[in-house]
Amino acid sequence: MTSTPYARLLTLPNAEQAALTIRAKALIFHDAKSLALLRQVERIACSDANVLIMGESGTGKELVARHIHAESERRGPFVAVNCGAFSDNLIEAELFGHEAGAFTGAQQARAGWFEAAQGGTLFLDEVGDLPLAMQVKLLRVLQERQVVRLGSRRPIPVDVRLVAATNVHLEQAVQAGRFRLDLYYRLNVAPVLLPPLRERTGDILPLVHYFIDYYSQRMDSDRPRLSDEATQMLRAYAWPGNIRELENVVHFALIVCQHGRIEAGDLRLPGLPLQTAESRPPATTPEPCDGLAAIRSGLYRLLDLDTPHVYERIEELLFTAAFAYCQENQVRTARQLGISRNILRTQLKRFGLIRDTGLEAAGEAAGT
Ligand SMILES: Nc1ncnc2c1ncn2[C@@H]1O[C@H](COP(=O)(O)OP(=O)(O)OP(=O)(O)O)[C@@H](O)[C@H]1O
Repeated sequence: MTSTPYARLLTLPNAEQAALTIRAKALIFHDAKSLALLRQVERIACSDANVLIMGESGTGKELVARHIHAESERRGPFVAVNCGAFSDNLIEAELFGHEAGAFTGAQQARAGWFEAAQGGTLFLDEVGDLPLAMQVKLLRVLQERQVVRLGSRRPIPVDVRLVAATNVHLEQAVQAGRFRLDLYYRLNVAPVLLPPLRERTGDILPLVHYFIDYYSQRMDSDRPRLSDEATQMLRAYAWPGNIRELENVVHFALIVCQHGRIEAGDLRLPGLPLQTAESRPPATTPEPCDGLAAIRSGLYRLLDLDTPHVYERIEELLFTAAFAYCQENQVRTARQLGISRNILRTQLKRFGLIRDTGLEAAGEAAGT
């Protein structure tokens, strides 16, 4: 949960462009709206104010929170917690820690996330999901700057900057009585509103090219070109799932594209017919393999309904089924899936279907 401070890797000379490293990934902002936002975020980062980041899912709230931490004076860790991931019973112990015996199963004392973020930044994602009783406790911690572990009375001073994020309208939650107004004011000292991708269309192509580079490198394959038609489609699409959706679409296109070129048919966008093994013009005459083609087109139809998690699972299923169907022959599997052997090997390693050792090189030479 902790992270090291992030370094600025690349600052493009043009003030209209910025790419800042965030761990292995960069924060890409090109649209004028995004650049104005970036300047605002960097001013906020220098203060020690609590920040509330608002935006639809997948707009980059966590990346921005990390950037705020990286640009701040704080040298402690960045700790990210998703408030929606814990049951009402657990969340208090997670945030504030507990002593041994504080509740059934608490055999040892444990520090909570506030203590873990000492001297750094605590990122509370989905803060709107906090139960009302916890909201009162969080407010007290923010006012008194100390936590009391469950099962203890001893206050522990904490020096933590809070960055909270929400993809629901907290003001509406306040009006509906689901979120406390006093906490809302405490969190919302410095608001950051991340617009959806459809409102900063100047970011779309830089993000596409960035993810093509990023995943080509990770897949250890050559960077494919993007056809004009694919470019138009990516630019015109509304991206309801924002940058997370764009990232998945590009990643998938890299897996299925052929001849070093991403075509419109490689884009997994709702409403677009995907090229399947049957519809794609073959590079070489394929062996008849109806069973696999059926699996493949069926899975692709399912992919239109994906969440990132389902997408990962389906990809794993696809590669596992194809590899088994082709009796673990990499040449045949790559041909049947219509991808290069480099990409196939990357995926097989990713899903643990082959070992990540030099040994398979011998098998490859033998065409297995
Ligand atoms: N400006 C950006 N540049 C590069 N990648 C980005 C950018 N914004 C978001 N991403 C990528 O998009 C994905 C989603 O980002 P992130 O998790 O920060 O979104 P979020 O708004 O916190 O989503 P959620 O509300 O669902 O938690 C991540 O893989 C992240 O790396």
